[in-house]
Amino acid sequence: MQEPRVIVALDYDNKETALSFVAQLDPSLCKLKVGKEMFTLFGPEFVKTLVSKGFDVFLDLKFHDIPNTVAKACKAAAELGVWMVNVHASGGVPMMKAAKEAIANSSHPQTKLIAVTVLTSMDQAQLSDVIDNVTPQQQVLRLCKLTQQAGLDGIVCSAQEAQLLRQTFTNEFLLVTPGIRPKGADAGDQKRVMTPDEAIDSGVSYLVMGRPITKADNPVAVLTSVNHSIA
Ligand SMILES: O=C(O)c1cc(=O)[nH]c(=O)n1[C@@H]1O[C@H](COP(=O)(O)O)[C@@H](O)[C@H]1O
Repeated sequence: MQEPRVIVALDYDNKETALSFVAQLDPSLCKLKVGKEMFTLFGPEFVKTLVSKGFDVFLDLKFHDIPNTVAKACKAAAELGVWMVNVHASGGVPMMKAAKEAIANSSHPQTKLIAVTVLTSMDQAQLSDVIDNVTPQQQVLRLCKLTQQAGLDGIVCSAQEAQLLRQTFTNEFLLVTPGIRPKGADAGDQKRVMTPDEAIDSGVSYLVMGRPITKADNPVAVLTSVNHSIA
């Protein structure tokens, strides 16, 4: 059976609601992402609960700090037994290398480590406020090269950059893309968006999807239909 390509972002503020959604799933349907909101509210125990149910869990805390601090945080995250963790690529190569080494020396060295490039909520105008004379594509490419140089497993980017990146980076290098919206779905604060099937056709490894699934009247039906659309 093919590994699930959808990572559902469990951005709930209520543990029971999240767990009753998870109770309708099984690990062959999707992976799960725990982000800053749920981790801050419910902590490592919530993450361990999902891991104990057999799900691949992406702990999305986007660490961005000095190398020593990020390394220790990544080791602690890996030791929760999660499938994947992330840092910000703009933290630089020494930071990313320190994070990778800390995971390799942890009790769960198989945890994948990826780096966030340019947030999918940023468009050209927002990026220009932060850095001069660079397009989102150019900045993603630049941070992607640094990430590979540091030896990480892949990056977080938007699916809009995937086709360009796949000209240089082989399928083993993971492209994990939030900002996924089925046709007609509300983009919300996401700017660089794409539909699930277009994203997969562009060479994306995993789709991160939150609100289009979690805010739906029937989240499992939406997830199932996305799975069909990319099968
Ligand atoms: O690292 C992430 O997961 C992430 C990076 C990024 O550039 N953009 C982005 O939206 N995310 C996360 O992906 C999820 C997207 O959720 P929805 O916009 O609700 O589908 C959220 O949990 C974000 O925190």
